[in-house]
Amino acid sequence: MIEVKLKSFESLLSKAITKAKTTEYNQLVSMTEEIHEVDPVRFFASAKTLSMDRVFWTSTSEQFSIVGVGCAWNIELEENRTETIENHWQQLLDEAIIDNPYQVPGTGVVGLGGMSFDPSVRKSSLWNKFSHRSFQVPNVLLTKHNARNYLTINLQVKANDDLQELTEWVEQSKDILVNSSERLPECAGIARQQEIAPDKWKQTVKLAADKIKAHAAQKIVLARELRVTMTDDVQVASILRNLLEKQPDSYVFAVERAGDCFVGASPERLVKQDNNQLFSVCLAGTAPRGKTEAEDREIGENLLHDDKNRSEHDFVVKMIRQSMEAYCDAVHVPETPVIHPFRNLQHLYTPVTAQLKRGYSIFDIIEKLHPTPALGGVPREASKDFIRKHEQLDRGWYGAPVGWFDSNRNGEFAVAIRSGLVQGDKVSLFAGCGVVKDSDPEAEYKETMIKFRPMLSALEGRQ
Ligand SMILES: C=C(O[C@@H]1C=C(C(=O)O)C=C[C@H]1O)C(=O)O
Ligand SMILES: [Mg+2]
Repeated sequence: MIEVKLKSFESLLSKAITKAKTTEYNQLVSMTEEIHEVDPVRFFASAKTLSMDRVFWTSTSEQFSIVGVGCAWNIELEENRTETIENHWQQLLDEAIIDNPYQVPGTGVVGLGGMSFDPSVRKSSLWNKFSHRSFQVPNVLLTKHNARNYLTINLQVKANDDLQELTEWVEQSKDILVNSSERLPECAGIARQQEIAPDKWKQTVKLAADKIKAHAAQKIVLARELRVTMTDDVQVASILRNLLEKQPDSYVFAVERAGDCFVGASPERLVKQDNNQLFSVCLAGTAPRGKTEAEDREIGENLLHDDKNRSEHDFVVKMIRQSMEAYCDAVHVPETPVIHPFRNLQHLYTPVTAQLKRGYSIFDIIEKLHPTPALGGVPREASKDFIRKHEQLDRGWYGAPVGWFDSNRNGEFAVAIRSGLVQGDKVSLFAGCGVVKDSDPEAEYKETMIKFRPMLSALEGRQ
């Protein structure tokens, strides 16, 4: 990595053009500056006029946001190996010209994106704009960290690029994105909702429970789809605003590909990396919220001692512990879960901390963890086979890792649940639940109904 102290972006660009001419390779140039306060959702909304793919990430509990526009570098792989992403990434960083005096997480050269739940499944038309693994280094990146705002410009420079054209583009885009005072677009209303094959889904839950009783597997997570038609095209910015308001303690994300947008508010951290320190979460086992404080507490207490939910949870804990122990030291997992209440439901929750061993990366961890038994099942292959054969759904990116990584061993991935795919005025919402031996199809059906709530209430725009 060439750390450049040159002040002006222009001289950085001219250096990159010269380098591209001599090497005959395109050159990534990245420059970061601290800027005035900018609202991430407004930034995202303003980017619509630039007609480039947008990406949004906020960890609401940490008030940390990254919003990206455009694609200076694309890491797109159809094959099933995360390790190849790491190779691309390292090569990119080795060649890049980077001027980032701040070294704040999520600034500079940052990859944002996600992947399919099961890249070995052929995509249906629903997900045809989303590659099996796709990360973008955005052209313009807003990062909010500890209440400070940073703007990064990333450009892929070619040998025949014109310096003046590049600098003009940068100035114009910056102006549109960081100085906009436009109001956020209004949210359309819900016109229709259609549950996809609910009865068939309940039969599949029964089939899974029977297989589990016959010892063909121990846990299988099954998901289904709710198709929503809106009164007008969805404005993703207003969905994001609603999710940020209504879903504290979640990861609010959006990844846009050629006009389609995968958006959600996931409560489930897959892994966060802070240099060698890793944080993960086991989240499985679900109950509704109570109407009064006393009822809420009683429901939570019952959840904590419910054998069926505890078994759903324990499969996840055991697998995450084993996976972490393979690549980490000092793996710490509490003995018992706690209740974690969210806006629409409560979950059993066990936090995990660990120290990444030398020679391993966040990509190794993702590869090892995904899918955890919170979204796949136990054993992994048997449950994935069952899902492939029987689930009436193309999961696409639902249930898979979504997140970001930077050039300084920082990154974070959530499990993309409580999410939906926006296509014009249509939104496909996804929700699933962990089937174990004593699962009751009707109760699991109700559980998925509550898991649709976060996205549904964001689409409704009201509580
Ligand atoms: C599969 C989903 O959620 C997962 C399943 C849970 C369960 O069955 O109890 C709980 C949390 C998540 O790990 C979803 O929200 O779609
Ligand atoms: Mg459950």
